Amino acid sequence: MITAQGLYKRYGAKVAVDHLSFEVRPGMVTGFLGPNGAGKSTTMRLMLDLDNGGGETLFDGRKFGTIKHPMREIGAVLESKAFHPTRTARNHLRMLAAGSGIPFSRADEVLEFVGLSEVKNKKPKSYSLGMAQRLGLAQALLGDPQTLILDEPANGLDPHGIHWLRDVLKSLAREGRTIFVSSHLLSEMSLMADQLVVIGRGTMIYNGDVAGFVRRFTQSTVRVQSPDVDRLVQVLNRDGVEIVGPGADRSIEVSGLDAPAIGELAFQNGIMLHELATQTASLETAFMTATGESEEYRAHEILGPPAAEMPAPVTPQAGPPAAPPVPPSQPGDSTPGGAA
Ligand SMILES: Nc1ncnc2c1ncn2[C@@H]1O[C@H](COP(=O)(O)OP(=O)(O)OP(=O)(O)O)[C@@H](O)[C@H]1O
Repeated sequence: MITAQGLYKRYGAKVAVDHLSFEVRPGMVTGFLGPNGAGKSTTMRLMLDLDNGGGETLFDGRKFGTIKHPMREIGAVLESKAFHPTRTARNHLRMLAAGSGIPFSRADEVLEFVGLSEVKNKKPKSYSLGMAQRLGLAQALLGDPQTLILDEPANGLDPHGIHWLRDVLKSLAREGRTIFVSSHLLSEMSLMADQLVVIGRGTMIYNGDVAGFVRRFTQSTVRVQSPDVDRLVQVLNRDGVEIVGPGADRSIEVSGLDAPAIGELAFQNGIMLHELATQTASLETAFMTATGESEEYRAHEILGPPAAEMPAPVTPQAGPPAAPPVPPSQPGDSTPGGAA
């Protein structure tokens, strides 16, 4: 169990992590989400005492600095290419093993586990990003730790690698370990994570289970198909109910009533249904809604009017930029979520 209390970090005037408190429980994968610059990496560094700041993180009740052999209790990958510059992958791991009282044989075991046996005698600087990620995971697993903290471990992995990583993390969680993992791959996160910690501009937006996050930040709809759709629309039409359609296939999308309520109303009015299906929004939709206001770095609109309608080009020095930067939204815009 990881308990983070009041984590805080400021860079000059910029508050990167603003009194974050959360728990990461064993036996499950907890995803750590937030837009670019939200403070995920800084939070992870604070948790591992790699940065000075406020607050405290306890690992099964103990501070990181008091653990005698941290590698044997907490495996972490925060940088994807942080390896010894001249040693081979195998020797890099053996060196780390020696420092933590871990048998040398464990280096070969974890290299085999992450699929790098064939290249273990090469230097990691020749590795691709995906290979480096695998080596990072091997390093984190070297001491067979109870807790894993991984910053963007899927970054650079191909689809097979991502699938493999998901299976690995889920099975490590099933063994009772505590897994805290950040990722921008939301579809992957929805398949892998049980719990979420979602932050924006250093503050907590949501802490709870994945389904709860999607429920809180999206509205589910019910797709209904009926041969008597016009009468169904009349029956369902009431305050608080929104109906979209019927479309070409005579189906409607209903929000404001759940599927059982729609089914009952149809039954009471003798209306036959051909389909009644709850449409749950994706984690991505929920993330966009939850963090939209706290997004720090926004892309500019690059598609302008067709060339014929464009004003005459202006020489670079002659005037102000054609499109002023989009101002960032103000701190405090984010939806206050609180711990669930
Ligand atoms: N060494 C630093 N000096 C100054 N500002 C920093 C430093 N490191 C991070 N920051 C700032 O702190 C904020 C949080 O950064 P952080 O890297 O923790 O975000 P993140 O959520 O991990 O982002 P990303 O998803 O892009 O990796 C950002 O605004 C960033 O610019």
